[in-house]
Amino acid sequence: MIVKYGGNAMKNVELRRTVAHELAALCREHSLVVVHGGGPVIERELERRGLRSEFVRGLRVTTPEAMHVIEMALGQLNKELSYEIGSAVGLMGHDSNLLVAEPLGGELGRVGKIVSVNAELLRKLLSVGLTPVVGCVAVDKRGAALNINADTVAGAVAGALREGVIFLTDVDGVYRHFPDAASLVEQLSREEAEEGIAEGWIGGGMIPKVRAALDALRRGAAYATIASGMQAGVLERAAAGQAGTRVVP
Ligand SMILES: Nc1ncnc2c1ncn2[C@@H]1O[C@H](COP(=O)(O)OP(=O)(O)O)[C@@H](O)[C@H]1O
Ligand SMILES: CC(=O)N[C@@H](CCC(=O)OP(=O)(O)O)C(=O)O
Repeated sequence: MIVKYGGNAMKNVELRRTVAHELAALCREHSLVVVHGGGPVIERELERRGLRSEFVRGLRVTTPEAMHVIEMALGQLNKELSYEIGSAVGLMGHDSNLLVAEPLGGELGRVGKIVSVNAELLRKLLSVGLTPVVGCVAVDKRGAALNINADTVAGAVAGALREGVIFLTDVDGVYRHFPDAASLVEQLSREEAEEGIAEGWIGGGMIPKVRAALDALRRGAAYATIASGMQAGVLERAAAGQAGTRVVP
């Protein structure tokens, strides 16, 4: 299975270590690929250098200068997470062309659209008992870095491997009346998701997550669940379909 670990859920370092242990335990039973984001870490590193960032349709407008900072920030986080999970290999899009993308163009700058995933590399690592930990930087055909939303990467990896995907975030799943946790939607169909986005009750960072879940399912992923990475124990229940929002085709 693929677990996408979001930057917001990772902010507390103690909690991050607990989740890393849960991921390590899961690796012993399942073949696991971890894809991580790092929005808050990116934000902090850009701010430290006096670089402002704006979002357009949930995506960070990325200048070449910002891209350099993002690559460094995610690279460091990638190695820390790999160490915490253990028996893991930290990778970014440049490694054996793991994530190849092309620029979306326009005002988004160095933001890309994934064109291929090196699924064979992931399978080879899994076959020798290593957990790939994938950061969300892709490479273009000239070898230059492109910034990709981490949910989009997780969806593309799940689709390429035809495995299930769990998006761990800072809410219990999709709420019909955000932020009321009692309004958690247990099953979200494509139709309801499109309706939620159009009506605005699915907003912000939940939009790329829901779209990535639908994209993964369209490409053949076994299932797609959005669940909380803010408490211990949720991962195991989400994997068993007992927690979070399951997105269905
Ligand atoms: N209907 C909704 N249900 C739950 N969260 C929502 C909803 N609409 C918007 N959101 C927002 O989406 C956020 C999760 O996305 P994001 O911040 O990008 O997380 P991550 O860093 O895990 O990718 C929630 O914290 C919440 O602010
Ligand atoms: C293009 C784009 O917006 N890229 C994201 C990549 C990180 C990410 O997606 O991290 P989370 O999962 O923590 O949100 C960004 O620059 O913030």
